[in-house]
Amino acid sequence: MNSLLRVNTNQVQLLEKQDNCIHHMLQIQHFKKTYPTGFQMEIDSLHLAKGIHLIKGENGSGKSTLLKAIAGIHAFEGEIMLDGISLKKEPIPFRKLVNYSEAEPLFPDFLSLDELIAFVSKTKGADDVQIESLKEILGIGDYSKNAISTYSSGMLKKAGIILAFLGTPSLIILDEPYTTIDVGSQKRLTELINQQLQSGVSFLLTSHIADFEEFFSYDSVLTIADGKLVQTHE
Ligand SMILES: Nc1ncnc2c1ncn2[C@@H]1O[C@H](COP(=O)(O)OP(=O)(O)OP(=O)(O)O)[C@@H](O)[C@H]1O
Repeated sequence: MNSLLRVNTNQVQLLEKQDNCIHHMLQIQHFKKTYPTGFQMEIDSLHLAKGIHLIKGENGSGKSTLLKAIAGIHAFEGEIMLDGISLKKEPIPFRKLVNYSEAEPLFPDFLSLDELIAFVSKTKGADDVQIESLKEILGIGDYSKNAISTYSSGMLKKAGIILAFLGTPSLIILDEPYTTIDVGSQKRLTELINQQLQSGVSFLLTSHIADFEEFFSYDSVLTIADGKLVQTHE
């Protein structure tokens, strides 16, 4: 008798689970999000492997809505799983795995970036070496001691990006990371993303920069239109 046939049902389920964990970094099932304005986002099923993924779409198509749900900061219907961990069933372990930088970050005006970093570092488990290296890569210098209220739009974006790299996330979501940051910082951010990819971190990115598809060798490129996933290229 073929030994495979003697594997019992529990073992098959376990193997399937392990298989999912290995091949699917992110799993979305029956996702639905409706705003009071009437906009509705719906994705029946989406499975993404470890790696780097680009999400494209026109203004208002629903990219940020989806990213916020995956980051665990937006209520939604359906199921989102990261590395086999369910956002709804295990919200705290899930949130430890995902870091997110929004397109237009908003922080309390009266705090300095250093204070924000210290706060996020405690929850995400980042050390001083990582913090200093991120500040250098993004060219923050010692400006981080100043209150957020004094920050330019580029500095605000850099603040959001730094916070998204703190700790040891499995997935980093960067919504429009290249908009408003200077060219030198863009180059160093690209190097940082590639280096983190090599160490096994996955990325979800959006950008309206014209040639952004050339920036990375994406594992998949998804297109969203009017709240629906209309295309997936691998
Ligand atoms: N908090 C909210 N309340 C109500 N409607 C919202 C909210 N956030 C977004 N929307 C609406 O949902 C739709 C999708 O918005 P979303 O921000 O996800 O689009 P996007 O693809 O990220 O756009 P952009 O490229 O301009 O950033 C838009 O019609 C927007 O007006």
